[in-house]
Amino acid sequence: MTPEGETLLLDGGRALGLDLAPHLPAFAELLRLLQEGNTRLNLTALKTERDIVLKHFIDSLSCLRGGDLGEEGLVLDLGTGAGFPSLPLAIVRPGLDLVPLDSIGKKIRFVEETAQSLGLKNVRPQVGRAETLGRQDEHRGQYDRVVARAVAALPILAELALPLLRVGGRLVAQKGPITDEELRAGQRAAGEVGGQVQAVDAFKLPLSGDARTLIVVTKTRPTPAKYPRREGIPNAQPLFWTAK
Ligand SMILES: C[S@@+](CC[C@H](N)C(=O)[O-])C[C@H]1O[C@@H](n2cnc3c(N)ncnc32)[C@H](O)[C@@H]1O
Repeated sequence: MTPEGETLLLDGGRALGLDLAPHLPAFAELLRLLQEGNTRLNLTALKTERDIVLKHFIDSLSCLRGGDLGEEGLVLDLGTGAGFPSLPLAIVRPGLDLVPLDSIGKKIRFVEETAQSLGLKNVRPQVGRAETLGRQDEHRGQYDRVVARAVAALPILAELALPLLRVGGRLVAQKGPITDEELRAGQRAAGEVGGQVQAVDAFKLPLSGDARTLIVVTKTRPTPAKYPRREGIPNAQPLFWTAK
C-alpha cells in the first residue's frame, strides 16, 4: 500500500472512531490479494487503491457505527461477494466469529484463501443461498447478528436475514440512500418475519462523502415457518413491495 493509501485508511478509520494503525500490514496484504485476485477472477468493479481503501475497507467498517455489531458473537455476512464487510471486520474485531455467505462458489473460495493468507482464524466462509440456510436447523435461529452490504432492498433482506437470527439478534443492513417507500415496506416485511426496525442512521462516508444508510432490525419473535420462501422468491416477489 502506498503512503497515500495508508493515510486514507488511517484518516477514514479515525473518522469512524477506529485506530487502524495496528492493522496497516493486514489491510496492505488484503489490498494486494484483492488486486491480484481481481485480475484472475474479476471479483469487484473497484480496482484502484483509493477506491478499494475508501469504498471497500472504510465503507465496510462503517457498519460498526452505533455499536450494534458488538465485539463478540456469531455473525453471518449475507451476500459477502469478495468478502465485504467480513474481511475488514475480521481484522479489526477478532472477537467476532464471521460466516461470510455467498451463492457464488468462486467468490467464497477467494474469501477462504484470503482469510487463510491473512491468518484470520475467525472467518468460516460458506457457499449457499440465504433462503436455503434459513430452512436448515444448523443455521436457522443460530446467529447473533446478520450483516449485509449492498445486497438487496430492505423487504428482501428482512425475509432472508430474520430466519437466521436468534430472537434478540439483529440485522445490520448497509445501504445507500433509502426511499421512504422502501423503508415502509421494510418495516412491514420485518414485522411479518418476526422483527422490528430499530434504527435508521443516514450518514456520509468519511472522505468520499457518499451517502449511506445503516438500518438495524431486531428480531423480536420466532420467524413463522413459511419464511423464507423458496430460492429466488424473496427477490422476485418482495414482501409488501412492488417497486424494484
Ligand atoms: C452487490 S454484491 C455485494 C457484495 C459485498 N457484500 C460487497 O459489499 O462488496 C451482492 C452479493 O450478494 C450475493 N447474494 C445475493 N442474494 C443472495 C442470497 N439469497 N444468498 C446468498 N448470496 C446472495 C450475490 O451473489 C453477490 O455476490
